[in-house]
Amino acid sequence: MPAYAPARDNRAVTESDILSLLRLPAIADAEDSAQALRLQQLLDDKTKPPGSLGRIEQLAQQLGLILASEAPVLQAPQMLVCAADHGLAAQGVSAFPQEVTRQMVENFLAGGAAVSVLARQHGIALTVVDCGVAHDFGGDRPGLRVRKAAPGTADASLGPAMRAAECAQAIAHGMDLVRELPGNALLLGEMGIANTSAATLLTARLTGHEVAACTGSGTGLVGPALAHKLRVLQSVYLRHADARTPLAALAAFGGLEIATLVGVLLQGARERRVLVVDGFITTAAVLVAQALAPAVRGYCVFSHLSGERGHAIALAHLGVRPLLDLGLRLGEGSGAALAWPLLQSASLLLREMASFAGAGVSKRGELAV
Ligand SMILES: Cc1cc2ncn([C@H]3O[C@H](COP(=O)(O)O)[C@@H](O)[C@H]3O)c2cc1C
Ligand SMILES: O=C(O)c1cccnc1
Repeated sequence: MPAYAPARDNRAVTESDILSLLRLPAIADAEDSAQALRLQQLLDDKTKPPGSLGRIEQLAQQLGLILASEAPVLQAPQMLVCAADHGLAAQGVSAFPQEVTRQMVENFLAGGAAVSVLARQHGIALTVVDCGVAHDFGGDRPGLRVRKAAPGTADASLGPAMRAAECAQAIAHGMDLVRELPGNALLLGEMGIANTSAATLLTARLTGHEVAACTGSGTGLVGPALAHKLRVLQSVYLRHADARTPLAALAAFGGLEIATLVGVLLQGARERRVLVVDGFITTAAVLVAQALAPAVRGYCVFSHLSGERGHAIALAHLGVRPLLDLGLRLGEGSGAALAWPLLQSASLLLREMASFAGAGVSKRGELAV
């Protein structure tokens, strides 16, 4: 198998090229104001001063809205680690070689990666998806789904990273994967050497911020190597100046794992699943999905603020605040897994905490003075 997908024509891919090959799902708004008020009243009626559980109360309310329940139960959580290679890796934009993508897929499956350990700890089922790794895994295995639209993207410094058909196929794969999975919560992770570059370019294009403000060290580039990454990204950004719509930008910059995550987000929201977003790269997928279908954002729980530079910009653009700030900059879904117990606590508190009346506890202001 070639290291990268073969050279392709240089014609810019347009949003309508991709949309003509796809049917995007219709997504209902998670934010129903009457239900939000009802959930707020239920939380205020619990045996605690109003608002004293802080952001866990907002999280509980969001889970109630997504799952359309006053007693939400999180069921069969699924971690999806979407993996793919990037042709742009050939331009020296990562501290690690491309074969690490394939090697880490084996590590996920063997149970030795950070996300493997954390998923195991929390009883989260882990599925690795080969969305476009430049390696033939020989078909599905326990824990591995091969859903390859291409064996890696093309080098975005030379032309579009994906053809329209590849981009549409990767999104469709993401939608199909969700249909096959049980449960009502999806945790999103990724693996792909050089994918902070694709995420940086998407973040810059979709938020309107400078490439320099969105570029970080990824797997650990510093000094001249980081300056080189920035120069490469600025030139790729200019080369695809006409790729302005979300799907055109996705096809121009890549990658296949981000496109698959876009499909996962769209279908997950369609099915009213809780979508736990990890770090910078998965948030770049949210930027694309949300630009296509604004209701997606209401289904997303942002697990943590990544140490990667552009993440704060992407989150601010979405108008959201992540749960944790631990200085993580790993990806894989590690931050989503770490935040999972907070979601479990929020749903349990909403379900199981007593009300003032139920527990015979006096409400504030009920005592005569
Ligand atoms: C051993 C190893 C494990 C990883 N797990 C996640 N990533 C993370 O780093 C990569 C992105 O950084 P960049 O754009 O600099 O290549 C992605 O694969 C991401 O998931 C890893 C990277 C490495 C090296
Ligand atoms: O936040 C992330 O997702 C991230 C940051 C650095 C490297 N890989 C992933």
